[in-house]
Amino acid sequence: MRRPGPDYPGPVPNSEQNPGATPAPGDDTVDPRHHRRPLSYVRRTARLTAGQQKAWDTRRQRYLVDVPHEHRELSVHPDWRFDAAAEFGRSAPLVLEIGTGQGECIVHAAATHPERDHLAVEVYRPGVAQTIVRAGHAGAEPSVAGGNPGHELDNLRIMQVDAAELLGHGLPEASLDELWVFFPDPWPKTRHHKRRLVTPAFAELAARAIRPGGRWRLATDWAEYGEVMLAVADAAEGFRNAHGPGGRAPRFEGRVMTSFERKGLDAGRSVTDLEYVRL
Ligand SMILES: C[S@@+](CC[C@H](N)C(=O)[O-])C[C@H]1O[C@@H](n2cnc3c(N)ncnc32)[C@H](O)[C@@H]1O
Repeated sequence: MRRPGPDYPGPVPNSEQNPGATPAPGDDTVDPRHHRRPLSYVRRTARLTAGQQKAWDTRRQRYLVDVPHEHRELSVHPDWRFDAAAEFGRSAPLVLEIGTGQGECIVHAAATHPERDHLAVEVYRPGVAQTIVRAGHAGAEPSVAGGNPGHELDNLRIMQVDAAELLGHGLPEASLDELWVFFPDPWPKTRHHKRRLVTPAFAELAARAIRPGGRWRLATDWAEYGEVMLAVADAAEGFRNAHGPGGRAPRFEGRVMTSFERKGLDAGRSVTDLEYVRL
């Protein structure tokens, strides 16, 4: 299976950050149950680093939500629902980030906002493992506001699933206070645009999952995709652009600089931030 492509010179897929990555066998372009929904990611296997493997072996049970699958590895079984109160042992505002990559943003958010609960959703196992590594460091970092020296982050959970399925039926309706989609794969080739995460159908899933008054935040360093995101979300029923129709948001202060964003900026690209309020 082809990667997003050599015509996208900036932030690269995790597989290219980790040369051990290889595509998993089988057709990974479409969801076999929903034949017309192209997948926004490439299924691939990859070796973990020694540190990631150790975190995976010893600490994944603390963070990883055991999601039952139905028809394929990263699917969410239609009968399963995430119960945040049971999982976190309390009722608190819930923030979900899709495509957390190496976990920089969501781990920082969990460490600095102990009053909220946080869900990281990522399909790529080395990213999930690196997020577990990072969570241990953040929990042990006394200088991080809300840090819990010598402990792990109690307000973070990770799911290795396809986020579209999670939003569509794995989460209860109106259960999210915030949904973050930062630097989704741009799929720059025209023939791959159908694989982009942010589409009108995805906006419907987002509207289902976010509570009235909640926020949907997006960011991209791919200008043309930013225009598409803006058009899609401005047109989506159930959302209001927090900065007026066609408006861009200032940089969200909760969005920390990731390696993906750094590479984009270094390549001369600028970032589009968007913010929507669920009606
Ligand atoms: C370009 S990376 C950006 C990572 C991170 N947000 C950052 O800024 O560093 C996009 C990430 O989204 C993940 N991804 C793509 N489709 C996904 C899906 N349907 N569900 C969950 N994660 C997905 C990819 O595996 C990849 O790690």
